[in-house]
Amino acid sequence: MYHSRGVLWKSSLVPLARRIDPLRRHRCFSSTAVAHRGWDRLPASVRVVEVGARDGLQNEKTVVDTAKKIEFINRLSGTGLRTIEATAFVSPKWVPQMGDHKEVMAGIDRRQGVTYPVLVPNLKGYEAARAAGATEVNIFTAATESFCQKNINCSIDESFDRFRPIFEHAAADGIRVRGSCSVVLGCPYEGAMEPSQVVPVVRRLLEAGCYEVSLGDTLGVGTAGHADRLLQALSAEGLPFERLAMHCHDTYGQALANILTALQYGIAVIDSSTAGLGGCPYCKGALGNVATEDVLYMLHGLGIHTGVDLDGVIDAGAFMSEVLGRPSVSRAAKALLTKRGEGG
Ligand SMILES: CC(C)(COP(=O)([O-])OP(=O)([O-])OC[C@H]1O[C@@H](n2cnc3c(N)ncnc32)[C@H](O)[C@@H]1OP(=O)([O-])[O-])[C@@H](O)C(=O)NCCC(=O)NCCSC(=O)C[C@@](C)(O)CC(=O)[O-]
Repeated sequence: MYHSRGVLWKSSLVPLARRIDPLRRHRCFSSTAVAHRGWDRLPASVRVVEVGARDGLQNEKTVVDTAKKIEFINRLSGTGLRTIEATAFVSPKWVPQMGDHKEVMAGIDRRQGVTYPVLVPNLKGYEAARAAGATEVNIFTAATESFCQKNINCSIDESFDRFRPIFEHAAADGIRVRGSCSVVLGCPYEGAMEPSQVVPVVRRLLEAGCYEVSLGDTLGVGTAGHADRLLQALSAEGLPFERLAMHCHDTYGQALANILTALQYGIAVIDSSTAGLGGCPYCKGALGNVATEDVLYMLHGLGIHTGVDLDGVIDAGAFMSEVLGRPSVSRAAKALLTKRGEGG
């Protein structure tokens, strides 16, 4: 059972929550206390999960030199970031860009206090990740059957069948398992998402044993009102917000607004990608993740502690932008580089 650390909602809003999410009637979570949203719920500190080296690069057409990926990760680990997703142990036939996962894991300097999670879709990926020295893995599924099929070639139920042995092995190996649920606000194949489609998958990931679940607006189509509706529904289910993270792509320029909405529910873990790198190979038209630089600029402006040096992240982003031969899409990086007299 999970216990919401939220405050009681205004009673007038509760019937609305029931209308939004009929599953509430059948929920197995005990809490009747649901979180309200507001400035008073902003977390004092946020852990930024850097996904640039994985989510950011996986969609690049030209395979990025392994040494450059390693240098990128090493530069990022010097900025105070505590979680840096390093690579994915997925099929190289499906995502060739991640085919050097073993070499990346072998080449990076493992800095004390920094975790380097890797994506794994099945036991084969888990075993390869463990052999490469991963201490945390990220399993991933989706809120829609269509996206799940396109992304990992199986149904949502089958994805959980694949995860079961991962949890068993991870428990024995002392490896932490994080979960990601894609297309929580919109799916390229099924359109806008109702919270009632998303809540059960998130709940299942938590119940299966993920220490944290990341809510992915994979397509980057969500707006703040939609994000709010999803968060209300998760809250009405009593899901533990201290175990949720927000993962927004910025296709429609809505990512920061959606993240701010999540922060107002007390969510204190935000995924982002330096220089706004990225896009999902199975999500046509989706642009990169929200830029880490932009997230840091907003968080620091709100007085939220991250422990991350924004200038250092800007430098790492400039390095990878040069490798890729195109400028960063981070507005904050561009502005601050211009201020430094380095263009942008
Ligand atoms: C899941 C599979 C493997 C199923 O793919 P499949 O073809 O159904 O799997 P299979 O079990 O039939 O195996 C086919 C071949 O793949 C191999 N194989 C099987 N598993 C692995 C593995 N782990 N590592 C390496 N090789 C593997 C296996 O050995 C075999 O090799 P063959 O006999 O043909 O030579 C495939 O669909 C896949 O790799 N998909 C990758 C999907 C992906 O990486 N998508 C992008 C990341 S998700 C994302 O970006 C969203 C997220 C997380 O950021 C959040 C958000 O924004 O929403």
